[in-house]
Amino acid sequence: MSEREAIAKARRIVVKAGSSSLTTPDGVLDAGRIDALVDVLAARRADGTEIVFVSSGAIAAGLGPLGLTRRPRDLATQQAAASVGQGQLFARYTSSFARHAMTVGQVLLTADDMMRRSHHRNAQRTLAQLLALGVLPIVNENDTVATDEIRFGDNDRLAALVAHLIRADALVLLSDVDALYTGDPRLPGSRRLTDVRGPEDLRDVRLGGSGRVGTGGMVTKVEAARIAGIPVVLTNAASAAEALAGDEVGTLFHPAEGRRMSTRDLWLAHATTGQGRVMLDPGAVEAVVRRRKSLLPAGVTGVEGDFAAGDPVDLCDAAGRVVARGLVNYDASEIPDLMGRSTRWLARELGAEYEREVIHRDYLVVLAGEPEPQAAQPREGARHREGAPPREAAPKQHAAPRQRR
Ligand SMILES: Nc1ncnc2c1ncn2[C@@H]1O[C@H](COP(=O)(O)OP(=O)(O)O)[C@@H](O)[C@H]1O
Ligand SMILES: N[C@@H](CCC(=O)OP(=O)(O)O)C(=O)O
Repeated sequence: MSEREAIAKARRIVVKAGSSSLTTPDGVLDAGRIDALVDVLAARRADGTEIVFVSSGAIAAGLGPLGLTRRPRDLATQQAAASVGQGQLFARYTSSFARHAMTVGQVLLTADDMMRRSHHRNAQRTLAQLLALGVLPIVNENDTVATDEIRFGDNDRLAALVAHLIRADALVLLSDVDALYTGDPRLPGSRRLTDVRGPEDLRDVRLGGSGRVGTGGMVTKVEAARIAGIPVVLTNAASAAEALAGDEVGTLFHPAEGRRMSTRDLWLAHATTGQGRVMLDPGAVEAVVRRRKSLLPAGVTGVEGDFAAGDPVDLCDAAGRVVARGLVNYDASEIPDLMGRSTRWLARELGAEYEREVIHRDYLVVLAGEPEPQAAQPREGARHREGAPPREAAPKQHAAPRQRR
């Protein structure tokens, strides 16, 4: 069965639509295009396929009502716009799907929900239950509470992680452009790519930024396809029916062979940015990278940046190369006093609270030697699958990173 056929036959699909496909240039919802897309999703649902719909557009839909002419740059105004727009967006979907006697459920997720095990399971359970009840879940990032440091921003990577969460068979990304091109599609000479089978197909491709209201552009779509590990079609919203039917529209990203990473590792590796750097001695690099151990204060030789406990930070070897990323248990300002100290010494001199690791291994992903895009190999010594117990006993305390302050 070809991968196009696999999409046509998929029993569980994630469909993601970008802001530009759902809103008008005036910053209001485009009712006509929303209804047309809803008709396509309803038709596919009618044949028994379970669909989770990831919809952007909250910020874009909030612009008009707030009298804004362009997407705001500052987070607070983006959040205000999302707060206004999300209500309108969901109200519109509720009435549009009601035309097909379908019930929809709103699921707003933060990046944290993808990463913290208890949140992750909750989200998984909720989505499964909505599907079991015949409800069509409509997912967006919970923009009103997401902070700059820990935020998806675009919904492409969120859609890929949702596909993992529900074990979808296929992912369809709908944008304002009908495919991935070798360069900016508005420029002459740009050619459509019908298939992407591996990184070699992307070597000469110029992945540009987003359009007027979108976020991430092609970079996050290609990244999402890499993360998803299932067939992914990228096309425009007008071609949604053809994409779901397995027709030769848009660009098909073929999944790579090999074991998939856990959702949490994928999130850390692909959806976060290190908020600072922690330098490791060779022993700590060996422990973290090869033996998949937690990072202890004894192996830290330096710190850069102004991060807080709970932030993602990059771990670097003596040459400054980033070898891993993890959620740190200490503020940057606390680390110089702990560096090079044994946990026993720290507990004795500073108190039991300082016995905790700098980064617990459950919140740490190795980046050095990561497989090339689309050519995923099983990771050497991969720790454990999502949901399976870790090989070693969890430490006594602070298995989860301390919360941001
Ligand atoms: N190589 C490329 N192929 C296709 N589109 C590209 C490319 N580089 C940049 N783009 C731009 O990416 C935009 C889509 O990304 P984005 O605005 O984030 O969309 P969405 O809101 O659907 O997520 C298109 O409008 C297109 O102009
Ligand atoms: N969660 C945001 C998504 C932001 C965004 O622009 O995403 P996208 O259009 O998918 O690139 C919103 O609803 O506005």
